[in-house]
Amino acid sequence: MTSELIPGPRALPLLGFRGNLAMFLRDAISYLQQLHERYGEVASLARGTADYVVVFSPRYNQLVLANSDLFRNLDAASSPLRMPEGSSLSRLYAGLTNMNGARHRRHRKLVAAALRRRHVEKYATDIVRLAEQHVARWKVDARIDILTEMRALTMAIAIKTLLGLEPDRAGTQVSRLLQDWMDSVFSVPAISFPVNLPNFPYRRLLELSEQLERDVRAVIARRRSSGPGGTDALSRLMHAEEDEAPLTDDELVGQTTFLFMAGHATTASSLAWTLLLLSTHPGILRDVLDEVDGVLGHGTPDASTLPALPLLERVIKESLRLFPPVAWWSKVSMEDTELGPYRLMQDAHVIFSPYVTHRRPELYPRPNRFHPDRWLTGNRDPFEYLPFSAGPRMCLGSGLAMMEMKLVLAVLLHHWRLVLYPRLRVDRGGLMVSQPKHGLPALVRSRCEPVRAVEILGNVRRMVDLG
Ligand code: HEM
Repeated sequence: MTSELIPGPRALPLLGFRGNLAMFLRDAISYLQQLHERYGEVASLARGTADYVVVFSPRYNQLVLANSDLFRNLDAASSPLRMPEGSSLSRLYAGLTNMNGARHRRHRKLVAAALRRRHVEKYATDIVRLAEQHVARWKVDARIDILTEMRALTMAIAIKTLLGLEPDRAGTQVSRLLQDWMDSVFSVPAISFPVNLPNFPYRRLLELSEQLERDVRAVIARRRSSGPGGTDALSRLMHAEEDEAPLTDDELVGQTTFLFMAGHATTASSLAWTLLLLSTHPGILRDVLDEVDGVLGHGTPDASTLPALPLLERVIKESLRLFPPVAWWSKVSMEDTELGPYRLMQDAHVIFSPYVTHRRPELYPRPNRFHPDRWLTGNRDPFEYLPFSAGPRMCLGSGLAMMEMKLVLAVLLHHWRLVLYPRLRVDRGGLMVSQPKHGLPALVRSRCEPVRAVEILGNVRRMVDLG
């Protein structure tokens, strides 16, 4: 067995590797970039330890991601969040991404069946209807925050396509609860102080979990009573068999909640980053507008329109390269093993970073340049372009997310110009899903408004060349 020492920075005095971990969590992107620049393809968060190891190159990504039996996802047992057995919290948390082994394989087959391309394409009409309703509420010269608007829209789309509810009616209560639950489940206080006493954030999380579970179960019961034939993802999941026993209601609670979480914040963040990139690249925005207006004329898009929008597709791919919403993700080694020349112990956390891999200059020349036309040629190796991860655990919603983003952007750009505030400060934020830290304030202008360059400040300037 090989055993080279994994390179990395010194552990902080007194705090050990936990000090480095805290620095990583404070600004993961900057910390990962520095590790990559200093140490190359693989680094430890703290030299001399292998509790947290980061991989950056396609070949190491492949070693980790292609072997999902050895490098597993965090599950209830390995999660930093305390989950009382038999609690609502533990049932809500039991989504596909938090499962491993045979249980994961069974659930993945069923979720994949519910998200098949031919099913997902049927959502185009609802997505366009909801996007048109959403942008119809805007008024000329209104001030909006693009990130907030995109979150509200992707939430409405998730409520309709995943749960089969109308967002303005039956879906209002459940969407509010889901949002509160998501904010609470990823909050540092709830994770760090799991104290079940009044006024503690953890108690609030447990209570929210009970309310949310009640509501999700009510939605499941309503879907069951309306019989097979529903086209939303929950109905399809409920009736999916694929040579496997169908999911029980307890199992559906976890999968429904996870699909909802997986689908909406990521897509909203990517839409916001894409609109920022277009606003700061007027030449590309003009070409996209020509393409969209030329194809749509006075009409609306649908699934069959999408192949006629190749530049918009390249713009989204390039945006997912520069700003992958999931900038990093981690796996846990199941047993003592080797990673290239390095030795890893059981339970080591192995982090991979689409953000850093996507900026390796030998893969993407002038990596910080927003250059959609780099996607004119050829397909990429899955381990060098991985906004949706890669291998047997790759995201099952990539097709839905790509379709949704194209349709939403086509509708929005066809109706309005969103003009960012001049000299706006944009910093990166978000722990699990990267997003503009303070949102993206903008003015709504008529679609006839000429496209002009805007100047942007903030640390986003280190993430993309803005001239
Ligand atoms: C831009 C939007 C999205 C991005 C960037 C994204 C990214 C990811 C990533 C990085 C993972 C982790 C994979 C791993 O464990 O290695 C994942 C998992 C997953 N995503 Fe997405 N996702 C997006 C949208 C969606 C949507 C719309 C859905 C469906 C509603 C979805 C469903 C899933 C599922 C089911 C998994 C779990 C796969 C498994 O563990 O087997 N995602 N996604």
